[in-house]
Amino acid sequence: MPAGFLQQLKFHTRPDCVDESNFKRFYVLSLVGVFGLIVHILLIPGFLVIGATHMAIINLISVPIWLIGLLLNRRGKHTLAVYLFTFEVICHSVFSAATLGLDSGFQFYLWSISALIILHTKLKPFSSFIYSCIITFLFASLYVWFGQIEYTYAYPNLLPLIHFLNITIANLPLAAGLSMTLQLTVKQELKLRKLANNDSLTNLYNRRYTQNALKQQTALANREHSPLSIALGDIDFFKKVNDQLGHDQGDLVLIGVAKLLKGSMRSSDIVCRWGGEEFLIVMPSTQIDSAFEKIEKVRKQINQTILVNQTTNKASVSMSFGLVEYDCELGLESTLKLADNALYQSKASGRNQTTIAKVSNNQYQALEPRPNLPMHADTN
Ligand SMILES: Nc1nc2c(ncn2[C@@H]2O[C@H](COP(=O)(O)OP(=O)(O)OP(=O)(O)O)[C@@H](O)[C@H]2O)c(=O)[nH]1
Repeated sequence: MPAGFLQQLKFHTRPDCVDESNFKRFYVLSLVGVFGLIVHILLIPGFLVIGATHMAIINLISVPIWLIGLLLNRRGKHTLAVYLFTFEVICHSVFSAATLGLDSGFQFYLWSISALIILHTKLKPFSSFIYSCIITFLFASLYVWFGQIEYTYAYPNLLPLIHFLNITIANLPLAAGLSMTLQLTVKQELKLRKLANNDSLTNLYNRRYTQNALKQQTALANREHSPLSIALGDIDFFKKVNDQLGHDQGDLVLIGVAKLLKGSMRSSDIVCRWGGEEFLIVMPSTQIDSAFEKIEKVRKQINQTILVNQTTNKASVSMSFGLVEYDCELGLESTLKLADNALYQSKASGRNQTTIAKVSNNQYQALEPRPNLPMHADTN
């Protein structure tokens, strides 16, 4: 066989015409195709040895059919490949049952092909169900039509072994296909969950997820009387970053800030992109004093490490925070409003600082006030 032709059958690399989302389908079908091809080639001498020349000839015809199926799969025509494999397996099973009898066990390949049709997600679920039912009906019918056929070829003592091998070999692709489909389903579910819960730019939790998580955390804090601190942070003069350095540079700043925030918090804390350049950090079982220490630490770190113009190293990013400890008597909405007000206080007092909202008397106290350090993005 020419090397170029064999090259075409490579099933572990994705050809350009098969897009990323179809890779798993392509891979499973390639495995089934290569497996079917090898089995058919190996069976040719086997049939000749037992004297079933007609089956050897059928296998010789089957080999190019499996090769064509593999090539169709490689060209992105997955459904056509499934139909071709199915057609071949049906013909093969019927011929074997009619001539060798059911004791040879070739009819069990119908089970594999029936599962392959069900698992082939390119087919409409109802169609694949109907096709699978037809194949199952055909499998059962073989026992009615050919149940009396006796094996009349050489080595009848090997019949139990052939039966055993056929059941085993026929079920291997079935098990592999099911396991791969399960993996794919779990992966897709995780991907969908991530898409629904995470912000695509920063990979932090999004507002929708955090709103639900906040409800759970506040319920837990109410029940267990445990402290719950919430910080609302906002990048200072972020509009300037976008205006002077461009939106892409602004996005890089957001990603950098998100990374630092996430890296500085405990795994039990929830770090969320609350809005454009606003971040919300939920710290369960954390008293306001230690929350303040943590937020101040990361605020300083952001100010020292995130530079808006990496080439000139001239301008640093600063953030302002409003910090509040959840009060069950106040409720979640008012607590968040307090965090927002405390953030506003930080901005009004010169930015680059953290303000704690004193919940008891609705007074805001700016701790560790900082001098006004407006950010001037340097575009030179
Ligand atoms: N690059 C980028 N910019 C964003 C994104 N989301 C929001 N912004 C920008 O963030 C800026 C927010 O600006 P403002 O709300 O005026 O606040 P600011 O300039 O940070 O000023 P202060 O908050 O008062 O310090 C706007 O220019 C938005 O376009 C985003 O995903 N990427």
